[in-house]
Amino acid sequence: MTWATTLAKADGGAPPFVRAVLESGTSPKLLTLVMIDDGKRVLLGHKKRGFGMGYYNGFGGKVEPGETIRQAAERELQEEACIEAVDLREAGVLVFAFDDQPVAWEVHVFAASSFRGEPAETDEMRPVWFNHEDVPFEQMWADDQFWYPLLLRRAYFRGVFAFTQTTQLLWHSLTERDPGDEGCP
Ligand SMILES: CNc1ncnc2c1ncn2[C@@H]1O[C@H](COP(=O)(O)OP(=O)(O)OP(=O)(O)O)[C@@H](O)[C@H]1O
Repeated sequence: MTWATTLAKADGGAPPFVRAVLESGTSPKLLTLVMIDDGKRVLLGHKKRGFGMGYYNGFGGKVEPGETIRQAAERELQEEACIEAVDLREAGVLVFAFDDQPVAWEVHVFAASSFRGEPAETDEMRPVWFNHEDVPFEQMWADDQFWYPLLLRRAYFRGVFAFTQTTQLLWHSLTERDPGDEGCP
């Protein structure tokens, strides 16, 4: 996560707990997030239970042992929205640090413009389409408003976000880059 450490030093520097967690040597918790974006509308799920309950978000969850990050993204999309992405692409990576958690979360964001199946409500999520200009940021995680514009114009992004009291965004740093570019950010 060297890019995350670099980002944590940018823009005036992240709160000390962010650098401490990134430099602790502890592996981050891996999660996925899948956005369906048909070019005009995005499909979001209204989360009915668990972490982020009440928020609209993409579909995703923890990467389970023995599966790749992409497999986890595909599984969670099937489990939470009952659909299969046709053209799943890597859209970006987000690192979340919480002031009360010893490990950072590394969320791999994927996007697809087409899918098989019919989005259906599950125990966890109720799927709803939103026009690009009507994405309900006031009912979403506080980081989303910063990286959605990049997602919607299909720019690959990386970001680090610091939270307190679970949901309150304290600081962030976001960069746009070419996924093929393996150089330093
Ligand atoms: C802090 N700012 C944030 N901004 C945007 N999205 C966020 C987020 N923090 C977590 N997320 C996403 O929320 C889902 C939680 O998933 P969550 O339900 O906990 O995982 P999973 O389904 O594996 O859990 P269960 O096994 O059902 O307990 C998962 O997609 C994850 O990427």
